[in-house]
Amino acid sequence: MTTSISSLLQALRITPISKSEKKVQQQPTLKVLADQKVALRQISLEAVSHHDDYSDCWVVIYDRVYDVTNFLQHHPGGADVIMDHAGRDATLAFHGTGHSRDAIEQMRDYLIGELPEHERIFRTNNSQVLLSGIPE
Ligand code: HEM
Repeated sequence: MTTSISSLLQALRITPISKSEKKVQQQPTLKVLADQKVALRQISLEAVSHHDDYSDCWVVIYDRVYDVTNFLQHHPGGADVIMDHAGRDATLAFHGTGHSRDAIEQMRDYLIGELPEHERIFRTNNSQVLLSGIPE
């Protein structure tokens, strides 16, 4: 009986949500965002280095590339602190400042890609590093 109900549901393309899928849906948005499975565009450090101006500013934070051009003037820490790292890796400065969970959420809006594997600092999944030390 159970089998025929399952077949019917499958035929109708209504598949019951498995336990593991339920768990993923209940996770906080931030974790889902951080573990996103969407393939990111690969951008080399060389390519990032060309975007080092107030009118065109990219930075690398935890192996991911952010176009922060439109964010510079809205950054609570000011544009200059980011410009010090324009076109370069800003991970150390970003981490040293101790950004909040809110700040990390905002980063999603500026994410444009990630470094190719051989240029990355971390072997660990980016999200684990980014979120480590941030209280739930
Ligand atoms: C996409 C990248 C970034 C985002 C979304 C972001 C966002 C924020 C936000 C929301 C704050 C307010 C405090 C908080 O919520 O933590 C902040 C503060 C700050 N940020 Fe960033 N930030 C970014 C990149 C950077 C970088 C690369 C640096 C390093 C140079 C930096 C340095 C600072 C400083 C120094 C403050 C402290 C301001 C203060 O409390 O006076 N940020 N940032």
